[in-house]
Amino acid sequence: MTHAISIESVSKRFGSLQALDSVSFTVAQGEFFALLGPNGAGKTTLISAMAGLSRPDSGHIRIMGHDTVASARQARMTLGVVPQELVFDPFFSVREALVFQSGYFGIRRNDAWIDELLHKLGLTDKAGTNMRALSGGMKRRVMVAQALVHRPPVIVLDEPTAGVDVELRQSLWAFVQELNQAGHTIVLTTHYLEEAETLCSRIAMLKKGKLLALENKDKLLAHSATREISLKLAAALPASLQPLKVREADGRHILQLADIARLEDVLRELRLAAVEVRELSIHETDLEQVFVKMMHGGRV
Ligand SMILES: Nc1ncnc2c1ncn2[C@@H]1O[C@H](COP(=O)(O)OP(=O)(O)OP(=O)(O)O)[C@@H](O)[C@H]1O
Repeated sequence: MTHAISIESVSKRFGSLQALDSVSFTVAQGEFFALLGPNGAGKTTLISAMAGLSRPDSGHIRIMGHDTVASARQARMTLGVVPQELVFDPFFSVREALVFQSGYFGIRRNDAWIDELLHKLGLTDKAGTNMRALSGGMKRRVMVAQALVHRPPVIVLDEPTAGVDVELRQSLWAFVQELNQAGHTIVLTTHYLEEAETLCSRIAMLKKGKLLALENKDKLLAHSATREISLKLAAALPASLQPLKVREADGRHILQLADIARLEDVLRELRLAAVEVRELSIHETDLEQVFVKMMHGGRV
């Protein structure tokens, strides 16, 4: 099957800055994919190239098999991008903005779909309101509606929840999940790692223009293969357990276990040393920890 997105050795320079350095990966149709990376990693540069707004210096990008340079129009028709910045014409009402955007894609009668989008995004009673009179969160919803006017099979959201309140974040994600279930491919960049962790099945990490990791989410978590336990003890930590200790916090010893099965060994050592356990808790490694470790150059 054709990939929803295929990125092949894409590089892009701005002067002496290598914003993208031979990035390659593919996204399958129907996937919910996350693109993560710190500020300046190259995420927006890559999205602009996918949308045909800028040309890679080398390499190819295909959206549903259409090359973003050689078949720019077809590629653009199959892609909906929700930009990071709020871009709008202040003199248009919400509905006018959506009708105008439909026209840009050559779609004339789009009222039924526009009504549905307004409804799904909670914008029905704002349809006649001028864009400049909307709150930031409402403008953000219009950006999402604008990206969807041409019913693109592939949808890219560039940090759509930045500066958005919790309620809108949740309703936005419910809507995006619905689109994904209906068969749309979703690519999302976010700084909220828990969002990537709950929503996406695969995660790509960019750093300084390079693809640092591309993993199935569960594998990425398993990769880290560490479980931390926090122990509050009635006496000192036995010497035999010192090598497992990574730090101390609030009078608790934090031990790192390669495998949760090692917990039995830890408890046995404590029994042998006659050290009473006052409190014990287990922490699974989350994506954020894995991510931060990777970003600091550590092995995962
Ligand atoms: N038009 C441009 N001219 C010069 N430098 C640019 C241009 N666009 C981006 N850059 C630089 O390229 C690098 C990658 O930027 P990009 O916006 O793609 O990062 P990002 O991962 O999207 O970051 P953020 O999370 O902050 O949005 C940055 O160092 C940025 O300053």
